[in-house]
Amino acid sequence: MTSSAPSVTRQVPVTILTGFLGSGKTTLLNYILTQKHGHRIAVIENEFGEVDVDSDLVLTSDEEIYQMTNGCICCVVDVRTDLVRILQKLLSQSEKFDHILVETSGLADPTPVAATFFMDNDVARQVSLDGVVTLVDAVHIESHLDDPMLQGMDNQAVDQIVAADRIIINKTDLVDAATVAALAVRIRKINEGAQILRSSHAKVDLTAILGIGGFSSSSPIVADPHFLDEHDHVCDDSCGHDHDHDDGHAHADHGHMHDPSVASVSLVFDRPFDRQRLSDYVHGLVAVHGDDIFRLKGIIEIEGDSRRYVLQGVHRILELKPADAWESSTRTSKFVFIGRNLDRSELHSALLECVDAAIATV
Ligand SMILES: Nc1nc2c(ncn2[C@@H]2O[C@H](COP(=O)(O)OP(=O)(O)OP(=O)(O)O)[C@@H](O)[C@H]2O)c(=O)[nH]1
Repeated sequence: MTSSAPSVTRQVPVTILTGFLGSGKTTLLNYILTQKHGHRIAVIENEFGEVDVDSDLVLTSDEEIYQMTNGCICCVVDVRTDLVRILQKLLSQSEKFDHILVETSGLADPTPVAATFFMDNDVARQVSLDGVVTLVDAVHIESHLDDPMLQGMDNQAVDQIVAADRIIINKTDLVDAATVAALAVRIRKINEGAQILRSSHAKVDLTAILGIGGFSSSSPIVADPHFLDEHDHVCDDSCGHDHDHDDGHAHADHGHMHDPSVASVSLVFDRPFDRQRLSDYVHGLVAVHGDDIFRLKGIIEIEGDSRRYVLQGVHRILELKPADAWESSTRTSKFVFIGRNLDRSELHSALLECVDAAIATV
């Protein structure tokens, strides 16, 4: 009698990289992509706003990078279906890589993202969840953990810490040692099991976050009874469903309710900006509205400069600086604002004035 041995499928480890808006996920991703760690990594990125800025901020590399911008990964079903589709595509050419890294949007709850890997039997057989790595912004995390506006709604900053196998307290260069120590104590109370690392500019020991095999039955994410539940979310312009704002977004059975007051505004311009005027405007804006503007990102064409300018804002910390030269002749400036009380038309008109100034000075 002949017996054939069952074929053994190599399972590809997946790392979910999460963390609140602006905590340093893309910075860590870029660090990973430029280090010699022996892994060949395929990257899947998800962004909250409907205009893709993140892929412009990821350093070019040989790695496979897939972008999903059509909604929040943790909650819009279409996005999770999209993730499954991307995974299926990736796994059909799995000889090209040996690790998958999924960067979630800064408002995502990583638990339903992890659940997505089990939505499709074929995918579930071929991947294993290596771990959930959560970045924490040492300057701003406390204000999000203690956000008084949430009043009983889900706090994503807490969810992200709860779900983690590794927590990286990032931006330690911006706070003193006592603040980091106190933060570590607070985080330990939220998540008793995760290893806590510290970093400046997300420079961490990569062996501590990749290939950790953190996903087991004792993993915090599996312990969540709502692991496979449908998930509710914060709506923005990119959502593909009807918005009934009277219901408070409480349409998930298990009572998840995200903060409906947080939204995103994405704006695109096809004319160059006056650098000084733009800089003055955005600095003035965050000086006044920095509590409400959680995140501001932009890729911008500046009049008379062949380089792309990158705008990075996290509350009141703001940076506008030149990057590499534009690759294509079609230059488009893109801005994404994420936060509360954002007035699209006001932001649009104010930015247009910075454009018009440039045109006027030509
Ligand atoms: N000073 C300092 N700045 C940092 C550090 N890490 C990241 N930054 C800056 O913080 C800003 C946000 O960093 P990102 O890596 O884009 O954050 P993110 O989590 O990917 O942001 P979202 O995708 O919008 O949620 C950028 O301007 C970074 O350069 C750090 O350790 N120290």
